[in-house]
Formats: sequence, C-alpha cells, structure tokens
Amino acid sequence: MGESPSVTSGKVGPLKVGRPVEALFDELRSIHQKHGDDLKGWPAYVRSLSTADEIRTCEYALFDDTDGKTAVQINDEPEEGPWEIDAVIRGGEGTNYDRDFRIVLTFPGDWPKRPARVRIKGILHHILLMDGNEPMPVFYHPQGTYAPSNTEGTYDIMTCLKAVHGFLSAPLKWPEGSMSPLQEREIARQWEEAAASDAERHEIISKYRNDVGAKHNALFEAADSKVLPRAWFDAEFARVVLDGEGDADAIRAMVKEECTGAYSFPFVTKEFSDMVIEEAEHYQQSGLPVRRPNSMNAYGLILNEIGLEGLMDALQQQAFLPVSRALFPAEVACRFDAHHSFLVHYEIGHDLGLDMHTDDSDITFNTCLGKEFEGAGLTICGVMGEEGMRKLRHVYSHVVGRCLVHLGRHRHGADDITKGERLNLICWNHNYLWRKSSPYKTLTLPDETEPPDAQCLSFTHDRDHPNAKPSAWYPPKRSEVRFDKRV
Ligand SMILES: O=C(O)CCC(=O)C(=O)O
Ligand SMILES: [Fe+2]
Repeated sequence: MGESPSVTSGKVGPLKVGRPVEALFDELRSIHQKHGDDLKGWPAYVRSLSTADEIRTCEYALFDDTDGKTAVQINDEPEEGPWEIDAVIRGGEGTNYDRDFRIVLTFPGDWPKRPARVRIKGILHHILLMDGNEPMPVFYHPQGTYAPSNTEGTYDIMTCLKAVHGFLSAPLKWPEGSMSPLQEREIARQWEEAAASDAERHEIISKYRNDVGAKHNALFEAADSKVLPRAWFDAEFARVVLDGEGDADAIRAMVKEECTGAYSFPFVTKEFSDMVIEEAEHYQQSGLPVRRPNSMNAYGLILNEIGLEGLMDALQQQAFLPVSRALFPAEVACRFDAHHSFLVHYEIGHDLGLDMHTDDSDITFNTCLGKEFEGAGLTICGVMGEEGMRKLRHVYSHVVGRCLVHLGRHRHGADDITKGERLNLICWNHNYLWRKSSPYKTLTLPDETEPPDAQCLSFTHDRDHPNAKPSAWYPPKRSEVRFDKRV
C-alpha cells in the first residue's frame, strides 16, 4: 500500500499527488478563482460545485476499464484515485426535472481523457439510470460517438456537468440510424413518464411538509441542515461516534458482538424514537399515498418518500459510516453512496414477523424504536457466500433504542410478535464500488456440508422448506448465484 490518504473527512490527506488529481485541483481552482463560489458567469443550472479543498478519494477502489467492461479492484496505489467531487445541477427548465439534483462526479486515473462517472444522490426516476444511480455512459454523447464534446478532445468539468444537465432536460437523441422512429418515440415517451413520476414523488413530499404539515419539524430541519441534535442519541454513542472522529478501536469497544458478524450498540434516545414513530403515524393518517418498503412488509413505510431522506443521509454519513468502517472495512472502505431506509411494523392482526432472507444491502442497520412488545426476536443464521448460511447463530432480542448491524447478506428473519407492537428503523446501506469489486463479484454459494437448522429455513426462498413457495430457488442450481437478491 502507498501512503494512506485520510478518507473520513472528505478532505485529501497526506497524499502523494499524482497526475490526474493535480489537474483536477488546477481546474477547480481556476473555476472558483474566475467565477467565485457562486459561479458567476456559468450556466445557471450549475448550482454549486466543490472547491479544490473538497476533493475526496477512496483508499481502496480503482476503476479499471481496460477490458472495455467496468471493473473495480482493490487499489494498491491510492494516489491514483478515483477522485470525487460534489455538485448540484438543476434539470431542464420547464421539464419535470426542473429541480436541484445533488450529484457526485468520480474522476478516473486517466481523466481528462475519460469523463467523470456521475452518480445522482437520492431517489430519481429516469429511464437511463443504472445501478448505483449512474446514468448510462451514452448520456455523454447523444450521437453515440463516445468522443468528448469539447474542442480539446478531453472531458473538462464543464463538459461533464453539461451532460448531466442534458440528461435531465430532454430524451436523448440517439445516433443516426440506431433507432427506428418508432423506437425513438417510445423512448421519449418513457423518458417523459419517468420524469412525471419523479415530479409526482416530489410533490407528495412537499404536500406533506407544506400542506399537511409535519408533526415534528425538527426531523425535517435535521434533514435539511444535516445537523443531528445530540439529544437524539445515546450519550456514549454521541461521544464515541458522532464526536469521536471515527476512532475504530473506540467503536469496536462500544459495540457488543451478538454473534459472529452481528453487533449491537446503544444508539438513539426515546425522544428520537417517539418522534419518528409519531411522524410515521401522522403521515399514514394524512391520506397521502404510501409505498411499502418491500414485498415482505405490508405495513412498513419508506422514510425517503415522506421527505426524511436527508435525515437518513445524515445518519448514514455521520453515524453508520464510521461504525461500518470499524466493523466491516471490506464492504464499506471509504464510502456509502445510497440507502434504502424504512420502518417495519409488527402487530397482532397485521404483519407478525418476517421470513428468513438476506437484504439487498451491503450493511444493514436495524434500530428498535418501540413500542412495547413480546416475542419478535431476530433469528440470525450464517452469511451468504460463506459456509453455514443456514446454521443458527443467534436469536437477538430487540431493545428499544439499540441498533443491530450486520452484512446485508447475513441471513436473518423476524420471529412472530406475540404481544404489543414493534417498530424498527431499517437502513440498507449501499456501496456500489464494493459491488463492482472483484472480491464481491467472485463470491460464490458454497455447497452445504451439514443439514440446515430448521429455524434458518425460508419458505420464500428454500425449496426444501416444508411449505416452500413455488418460486423458492435455494439451494441454487450451480449457475444461479444471486447475491443482490433477498435469499
Ligand atoms: O424486523 C426486524 O428486525 C428485521 C426486518 C428486516 O430484516 C427487513 O425488513 O429486512
Ligand atoms: Fe432484513
């Protein structure tokens, strides 16, 4: 390993500055010198852009496109990047994307020969968006030539930003002859449809906040400001994690290892738990549409869809990231780039529990918010991709205010509630760089060497469950390896 950059704060630390980052520093500096931080004289759709001081890097991931495919490998040369900067871009005026979008630009080692990758933060409905909220590469070049559109033949920062604005302004113009007029019309129709549903989602969020009125404005203020009041957190957690600069040893000393691969720690106060529960109840009573977190929960609620995405962003960056780095360095390394955050709700007469599964998540944080309940433990088995996925490891009893953290591919299920009500805040954290890395891609499902434990069988997923659903698929036929699906 080369000299390790400081990766936690978003600033470049003691780096050996290589070729690409020097050029990136220079370009950002000259933009800000010429146009000021408010970017005077630049197109108005560029709402903000990182300064040179804010360039970030990641110590372990390196894009390697040499074979024409996108691969990421563990990086022995962190000074080669990739480098990340943030920007806010407004979509096309008068379109359904006429809003501010937060984006992350990731510059590869050979930038500016190749353009920055783009990731749009948050939820966006768009027809040309891939996994990880990355627009398909063709968006740089409506003509499909993959050639830079500036005169030097390189991808300066403005070229990249302009492409993002174009992506959020009109359906792509495809290369001459590559689509029939009928196909082009169909794509344009789908573009409009996705843009319209994106706008509708935002309208619901703003209706809730402005017309219905939130129950606890403090939650929404934190969502906007990203400032997390310390009174919402357990004092030890606040000291060690929020104010502790991510000291991994202190974090490891704070958590309790419930079983191999699953840890619990004191997290939030009753004040915070009650506010979130009351906000969710208030939203459900508002009559606004509710989309459920996934096919397995009929009574949950997605926090991102009621306007609390910013709150979860803040929790992800300030609370979950340092804990994950201390406990699961491979899966997280230096960043999370997306999350799916929701509440689950169990009560007699509604959802009672949840079948055995893995999450579509790299690291899952599961916090018990309340209320009072009996039963409703979390049965934890083994980890997908390791031996013994269907061997029982532990039955965890949820405690209000405590959070349980585990890999998304750790098999688990919620036991039936027998009394009361249980509400948990679940955050599925994604690191798409990890998902593109060779260690992730080469994970396999080992054959079982011992019979599974009955508690670890899933009726949704396992063919050998006595009441298996017709769609059950595990154990897989050798070619079916599904790491990013619930198992
Ligand atoms: O109820 C719980 O504690 C777990 C819920 C869960 O695993 C999920 O929603 O993915
Ligand atoms: Fe889960």
